Amino acid sequence: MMDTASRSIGKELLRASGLVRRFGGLVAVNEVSLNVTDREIVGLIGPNGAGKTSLFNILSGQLGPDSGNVSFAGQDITGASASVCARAGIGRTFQIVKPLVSLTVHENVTVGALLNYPLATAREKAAEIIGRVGMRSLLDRQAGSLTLESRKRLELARALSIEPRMLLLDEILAGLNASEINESIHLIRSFAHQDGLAVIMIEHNLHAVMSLADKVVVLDYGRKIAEGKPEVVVRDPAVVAAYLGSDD
Ligand SMILES: Nc1ncnc2c1ncn2[C@@H]1O[C@H](COP(=O)(O)OP(=O)(O)OP(=O)(O)O)[C@@H](O)[C@H]1O
Repeated sequence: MMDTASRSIGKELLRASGLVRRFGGLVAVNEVSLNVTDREIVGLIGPNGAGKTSLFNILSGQLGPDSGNVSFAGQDITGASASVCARAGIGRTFQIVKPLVSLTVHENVTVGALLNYPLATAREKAAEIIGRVGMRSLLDRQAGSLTLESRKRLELARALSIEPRMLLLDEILAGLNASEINESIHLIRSFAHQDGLAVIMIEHNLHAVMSLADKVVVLDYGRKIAEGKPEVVVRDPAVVAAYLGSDD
């Protein structure tokens, strides 16, 4: 596997500029700009309430921005719906894992694959993806009966099921043990390095961020306070101060 230094980062995929989102008097996302290329892994970090999930919600169409714009693969998707963003190639996981509990693992992933394929092909594609995330033995299990770790993998499989060009991963390592985290790190790396996807990951596990990310973006009170190589960003006095002033 190629290391980060020798890997050439690809073409620009996401260009978000000057994004603002207010909730009443609170500015949850404040003039945030972010560019991501294909094959790039971006770590999005910051204390609780910094605006990370709100930014994801804007990028994946769950939330419209009050101002600013988002272009993805050359298409203006500012304020577009979640289904338009999915069709454009933005797949995401949610922090609160919500599979369709009465459906099987296979059915849950097939639902996403139906975005691009008729049923028979969607079922085949879904089975492939389930194998990729290591859940082949759980194909016919009801989603409601899965452990937290398996639910998280299913969430990842659902995000992959739309065949995204960019994956937004919201704290997919939380609650996993050390070996599960290592497996997930390998998997995330393979999405970018083998499949050429762009990945933005919100992650509190700094070890994982440091080992995976090409670039780290730090939010604090809605603003981007730092951006750059992981080893430089974690030493940035503004970043250290933001974390010292928080519970994280
Ligand atoms: N729908 C909403 N209505 C009102 N306030 C909201 C809403 N969504 C988020 N907020 C507020 O916006 C701010 C940013 O929240 P957000 O969830 O984006 O932060 P975060 O960085 O993802 O936090 P965490 O790490 O705790 O998940 C917080 O103060 C939050 O309370």
